[in-house]
Amino acid sequence: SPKKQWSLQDFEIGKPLGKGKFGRVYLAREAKSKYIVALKVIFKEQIEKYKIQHQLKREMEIQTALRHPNILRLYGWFHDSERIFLILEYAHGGELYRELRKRGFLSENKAATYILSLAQALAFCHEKDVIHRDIKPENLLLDHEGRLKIADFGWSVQSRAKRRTMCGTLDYLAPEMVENKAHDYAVDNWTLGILCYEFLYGVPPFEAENQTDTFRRIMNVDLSFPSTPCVSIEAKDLILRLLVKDSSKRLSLQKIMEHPWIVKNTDPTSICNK
Ligand SMILES: COc1ccc(/C=N/Nc2[nH]nc(C)c2C(=O)Nc2cccc(NC(C)=O)c2)cc1
Repeated sequence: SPKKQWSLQDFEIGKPLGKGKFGRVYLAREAKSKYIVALKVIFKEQIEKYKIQHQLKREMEIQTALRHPNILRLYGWFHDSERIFLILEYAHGGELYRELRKRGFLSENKAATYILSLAQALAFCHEKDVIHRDIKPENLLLDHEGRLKIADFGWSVQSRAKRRTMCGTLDYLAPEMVENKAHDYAVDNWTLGILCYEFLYGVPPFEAENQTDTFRRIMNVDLSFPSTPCVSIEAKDLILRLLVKDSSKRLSLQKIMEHPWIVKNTDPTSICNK
C-alpha cells in the first residue's frame, strides 16, 4: 500500500500517557477507522539541541521494519513546523516497570514468560542484525492481554509519577558496555540475566548507592541471591549462566528458550509463537 501521508487532523487526541525529555505520549484515535494508537510527540528543537536526528531516524527505521508480536509497532510518522509525531501501537497495560513496583517481585511463571518473550524478540532482532535494544523495565510495555512489548526507540518516556532517575543508571549495562568496549549481540543476553533477577527479586542484582559501586559490582560480577523471596534453583541457574563476564560464554538466546526453568514455567498458549 502506498505510504499514507498522515497529519494531526487524522487523529482525535486523548489523555496524556506520559512525558519525557523529548516530548509526550498521548492516547489517540485515528478518526476514520476509530483505531486506538499512542501518539508520541517529539519537539524538533529538543532533537536539534541534543543532536540526535540520526539516532531518531535510525530508531524509526528499525522500529518500522521490525514486525514481531513482542516489539511495539511504529505504524508511521508525520511532522509539522516544530514537532515530530510517531504513530505507535497502544499497549493498554502500560509499563512493566509499574507492575513490578506494584507487586514488588513477579511469580516465576510471569518472569519466565517475560524472559521467553524477550528472548524470542531479541532472536528476531539479531536475525535482522539489530543489537543492543536498550531493554530495561522502563522500555517494556504490556498489552491488554499482559503480553510484553519492547517499546524502546532510543529514549524512554517518564511517567508523571516520581521515578528513580533512569537516565543515569548503569544497572542494565554489561561489563563490556560499562568498559565502553565494542559490544556485540551478547550484551542483550547479559541484560536478560539482569531482568530475570529483577523480575524475581524486585531489584537489579548490582544495585548500589552510587554509580561507582554499581560499576565495580558489574565488573566483578558481584552477584548474590537473597534468601527471600524464595526463588527456584533452576531460575538461579539461568541467571548464573547469563551474568557471565566473558560474553562468549553467556547462554545463547536459543539455549535460554530451551532452559528447564523456562520450559517448566511457561505455558505455550500464553506466548506469541510465530
Ligand atoms: C500512568 O498510567 C498509565 C497506564 C498505561 C499506559 C499505557 N501506555 N501505553 C503505551 N502504548 N504505547 C506507548 C508508546 C505507550 C506509552 O508510552 N505508555 C507510557 C508512557 C509513559 C509512561 C507510562 N507509564 C506507565 C505507568 O505505564 C506509559 C500509560 C500510562
